[in-house]
Amino acid sequence: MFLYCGIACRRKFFWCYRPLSTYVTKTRYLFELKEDDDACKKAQQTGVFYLFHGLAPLLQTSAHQYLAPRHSLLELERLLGKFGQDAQRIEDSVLIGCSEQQEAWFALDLGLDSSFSISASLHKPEMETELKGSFIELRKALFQLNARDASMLSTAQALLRWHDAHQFCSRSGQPTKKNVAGSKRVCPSNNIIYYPQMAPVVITLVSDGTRCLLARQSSFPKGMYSALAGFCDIGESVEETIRREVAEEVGLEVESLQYYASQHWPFPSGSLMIACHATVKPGQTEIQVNLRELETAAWFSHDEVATALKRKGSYTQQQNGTFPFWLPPKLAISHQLIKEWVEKQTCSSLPA
Ligand SMILES: NC(=O)C1=CN([C@@H]2O[C@H](COP(=O)(O)OP(=O)(O)OC[C@H]3O[C@@H](n4cnc5c(N)ncnc54)[C@H](O)[C@@H]3O)[C@@H](O)[C@H]2O)C=CC1
Ligand SMILES: [Mg+2]
Repeated sequence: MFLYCGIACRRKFFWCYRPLSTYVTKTRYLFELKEDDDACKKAQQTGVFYLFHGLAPLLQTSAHQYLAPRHSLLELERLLGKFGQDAQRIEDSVLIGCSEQQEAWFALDLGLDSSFSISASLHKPEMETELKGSFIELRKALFQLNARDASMLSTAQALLRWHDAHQFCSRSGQPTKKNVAGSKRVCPSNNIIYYPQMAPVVITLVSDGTRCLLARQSSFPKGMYSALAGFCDIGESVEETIRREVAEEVGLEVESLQYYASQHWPFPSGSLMIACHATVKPGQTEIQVNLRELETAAWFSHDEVATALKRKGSYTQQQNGTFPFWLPPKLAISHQLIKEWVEKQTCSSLPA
């Protein structure tokens, strides 16, 4: 593709242009689709659609995994026609990405109330039969999806949920209007622009040098422990949230912290998980669990955590009445954070 970047570099007496990489071309294309309604409408003609119903994605089962089927605009129009729905409903769809070949990906919820249709939710079982799949709650399906589908469906669900919850301007009370891509909504009466939001959440793995601290909320599946998590309060930096959450939940003071990685997380309604390692002073490790937030918290050795990382989620009660200790699945950033800690500990204990 003969696309050249706008920033030219001057060498001796002539201008030379650097061809744009596939990645840059793709991001520029997505940017254009968000800014230009006509370009985005055109992209729908050759794009594909992922379908949802009441925020549950349409999935098909294949060898213990879920797959997210894709539909063309033509197939979608045919489906809506068959169920007596207005094809204008497609205007509710949101842009969620594109391939390297610039095939645009959209998501559409057929079950949420729409200005173009009010009875779509009545057809759910018939639609499932027609589409040869089921609309399955994302919470149940997330860990049986491949990483690409999991990430895309999480983004799609968060965006669809945001649009559903921002149908009206909070100042004028008038209906807001989304742009074609769904990257914003505007109130026609006062031109206030609303952009999709997500909540920043810190997730911290606290260590005392040899052990790490893991906790459970009563809502977690039996036996599962995770790192400490908490929403950022308004006005806080990430560092301040980590110090406050660790103090609030387990009564310890953080000595040092180090950023690890981040992840978009679709629950409860679209969060940016910011994962960090933190340490406490070796002598100051007595946990005081805040029982309003946590069921329990404890220090775990390297070997206990390394064994638990290999264990798949299990709800089977053991003979002594307890449940096996296990950790969140690979897809969750908490798993990756804990795994990195185990690997670092293993390296530091190897003889030099
Ligand atoms: N991806 C991952 O690996 C993990 C993700 N998480 C996510 O982190 C999130 C936060 O962890 P928690 O310990 O529950 O947080 P938390 O310790 O801040 O407690 C939750 C409470 O914070 C308050 N809160 C403040 N701002 C909020 C907002 N924007 N949305 C909802 N509640 C808000 C509510 O009162 C809520 O009950 C969880 O919802 C969970 O989905 C948690 C562990 C692992
Ligand atoms: Mg918490």
